[in-house]
Amino acid sequence: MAKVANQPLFPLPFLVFFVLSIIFGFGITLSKAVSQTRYYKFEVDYMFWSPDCVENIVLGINGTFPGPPIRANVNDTVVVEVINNLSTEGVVIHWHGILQRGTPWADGTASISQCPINPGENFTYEFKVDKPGTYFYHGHFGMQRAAGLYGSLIVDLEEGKKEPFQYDEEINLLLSDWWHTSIQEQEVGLKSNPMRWIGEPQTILINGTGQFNCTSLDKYNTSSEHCEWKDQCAPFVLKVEPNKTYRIRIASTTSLSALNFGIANHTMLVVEADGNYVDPFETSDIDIYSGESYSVLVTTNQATTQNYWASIGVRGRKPKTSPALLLFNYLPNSVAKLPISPPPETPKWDDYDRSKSFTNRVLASAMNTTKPPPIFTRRISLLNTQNRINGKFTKWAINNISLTLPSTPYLGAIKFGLNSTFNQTPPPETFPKNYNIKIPPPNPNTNTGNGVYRFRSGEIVDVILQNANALTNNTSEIHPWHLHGHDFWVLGFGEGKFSTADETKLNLQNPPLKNTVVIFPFGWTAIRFVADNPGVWIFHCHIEPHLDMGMGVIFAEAVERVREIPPYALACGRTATHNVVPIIPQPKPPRGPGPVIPYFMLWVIGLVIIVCGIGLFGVCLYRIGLRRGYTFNNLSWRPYLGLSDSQSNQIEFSDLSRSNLTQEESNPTQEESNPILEEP
Ligand SMILES: O=C1O[C@H]([C@@H](O)CO)C(O)=C1O
Repeated sequence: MAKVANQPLFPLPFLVFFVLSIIFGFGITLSKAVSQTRYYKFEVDYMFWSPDCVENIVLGINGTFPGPPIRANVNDTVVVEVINNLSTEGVVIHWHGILQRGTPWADGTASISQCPINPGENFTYEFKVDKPGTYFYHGHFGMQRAAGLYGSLIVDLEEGKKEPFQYDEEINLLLSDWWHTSIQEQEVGLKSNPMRWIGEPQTILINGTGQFNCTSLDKYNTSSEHCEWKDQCAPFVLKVEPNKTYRIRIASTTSLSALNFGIANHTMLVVEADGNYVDPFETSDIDIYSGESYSVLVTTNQATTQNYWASIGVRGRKPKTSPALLLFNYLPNSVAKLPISPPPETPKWDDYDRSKSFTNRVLASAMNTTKPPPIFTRRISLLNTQNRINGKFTKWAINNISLTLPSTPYLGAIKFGLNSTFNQTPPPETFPKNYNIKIPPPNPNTNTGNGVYRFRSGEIVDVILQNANALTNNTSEIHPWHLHGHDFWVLGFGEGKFSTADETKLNLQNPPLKNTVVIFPFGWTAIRFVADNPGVWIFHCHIEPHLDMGMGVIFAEAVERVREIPPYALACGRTATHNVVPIIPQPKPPRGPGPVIPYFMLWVIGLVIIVCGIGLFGVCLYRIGLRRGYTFNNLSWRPYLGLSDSQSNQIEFSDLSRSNLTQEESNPTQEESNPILEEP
C-alpha cells in the first residue's frame, strides 16, 4: 500500500507544466503589458508664424511649429490620425527611419505608398516602432517638408532596458533650413524655363526657431536694434548643469543644407547614427546631411563659471546663410553672461577631405551583430546627372531617367496588377561604361519616366551611387540619399568612377547601418541591403528640390507578399475604381494611451483559463481511465478530486496496465469497491 503522506502534493509532470505555463504566460503578459499604443491626432494647416522673426506662413500641426514630438518605446504601436485642414493641397506624412515592416502602406509617401489625403479628409497611420533611435517625421508630397511640415520622433528602448552608454540627461535638436519664399513660389521656379533655383536658405532653424539677419552676439542681446525677437523665434538656449553627461540627439530635416554642429571647448562622443549604434568616436564637431540623425554624448566638464557657444553652419555649398548660434548655458549662470570664448567656426564649406574623414569614422558598433551578407546577388549602378528636358527645363536624372511620380500609387497598382498606371519597362540597371563623370553631360537632354526596379524577396542588393559633373563645368554637388523601408550597410566611398579595383576596398567587416548616406562630389558610394521588406520604397536624394526635379528611383519589393492595404490609401487614380470596398473615410476611434492594465488582466485571465482547461482535461482523462478499469499510481492529489483517503489507498498499483492487475484487484468486492468505479 502506498503511503499517501509520502506522495508529492502534485505529480511531477503536472508541476513542471504548471510552472512552465506560469513563466511563459507571464512573460508574454509582461511583454504585451509594457508595449503600448501611442495615439496622436495631427491636424495639418498653414498658419502665420515667425520662425526666424520674419512673419511667414508655415505648415503647422495642431497649431504648432514644428509638429508635436512623438515618443514611444520599442515594440509600441504608433497611431497617428492625420486630418488635412489645408484648403487646396493634399498631404501625407512620412516616418523617416521607421522600417514599416508589414505596414508598407503607412510609409506616408504620396503616389508610392498611398494617395495624398484630400483637403478636409483624414487618414490613420498605424505602425510598429521596432528599433530604438533618433528619428523624425515630415511631409512627403511636393515640397511640404520645406514649408515646415516636420517634427521629431524618438524611440526609446523597452522599459527597463539600458543603452550601451551612460548619460544623465537628454537634449533633442531638430535642425532645418528656412526660406522666405513660399514653397509654391519655389516649385514654380523649379519648373520654369529657365529654372529659377531656390538659392540658399535665409535662416538655419533649431527646433523651429532662428533669427534672420541677426548675427552672433547680437541675438542674445535683447536691447539690440536689429535683433528684436519674439516668442516664436526666441534664441535657443541649451541649459546644462556642470559635470553631467548629456545625450544630444540631432536630426536634420533640412530642405537643402548640409550642416556642421560644434560646441566651443567641448568634445563630443558619437554613439548613434540613423537609429543604429556606432563604434563610439570623439570629435570636435559633426557634419550632418539632410535625412541623417546622430546622438552625441557631451560632458559639461569646462569652467563652470562660463557659458559657451554652440554653432550650426552650412557646409557643402557656398554658404550665404549665417550660422545659427545657440548658448550652451552652464546653470546657474545667467543667459545674459555671454561666453568669453568665441563660437566654434564652421569648417570651410568645400573642405571635402575633412567631410570625408568624418564620414569614414562612422562605423558599426562592435555590439552590432547584423553583418552584411558577404556577396550580393544583384548590383545596380545609379549615375546621377543634371539634365534638361526638351533643351529647356532643368532636371536631375538617374541613369538618364528623371523620376515623375504617377497618379496611381505604386503599392496598390503593383498589388492589383494595374499595369497601365506606370511604365512597365524597368529603368536601366547601369550606365554606359565610357560615361565621363568629369564633364557636363555631352547630351544634356533626358527623359522623364516612372518605371520601377523589382526585387524578389531575399535578393541581396548592392547599389553603387555614382556622382558626376552637373550642367556647369567643374561642378558636382553633395547628395544625401535616403532609402525607405530599410537600413542599409554603407560599404564605402570613393573618388571618381567606381571600378572593379574598388571592390576590394569595400568594408564588409564593420560597415555602419544607415538609412541616409551622402555621395561626395565626383565620387561614388556603395551600399548593400537585403530585399526582405515587402512593399514599394522610394530611394532618393533627400534635398527637397532635387527630388522635385526627379532625383529618385522606385524599388518594388516582393509586393505579392503585401497583405491588406487600407482602402483609403487607394482612394485615387486607378486603384480607386479597381477597389471594390466603398471608400468612405472612416477615422478609427481614438484609442487613447496603451491599455496596460486591461492587457495584463486579459493575459492573466487567459492563463487561468488555459491552466484550468488543461486541469479539467486531465481530470476527465483520469475518470475515463478509471471507468475503463485503468489504475494510476502515486495519486496523492486524489483527495482534491473528491476521493476519500480510503478510496485513495485502495488505488495503489505499481503499473498502469490493466493486464497486470491480480484477479482480486480487478474484481473488487462490493464493500471495497470504489463508488466512482461503479457503472451507473
Ligand atoms: O539643382 C540645382 O540647381 C542649381 C544649379 O545647379 C543651377 O542653378 C543648384 O545649385 C542645384 O543644386
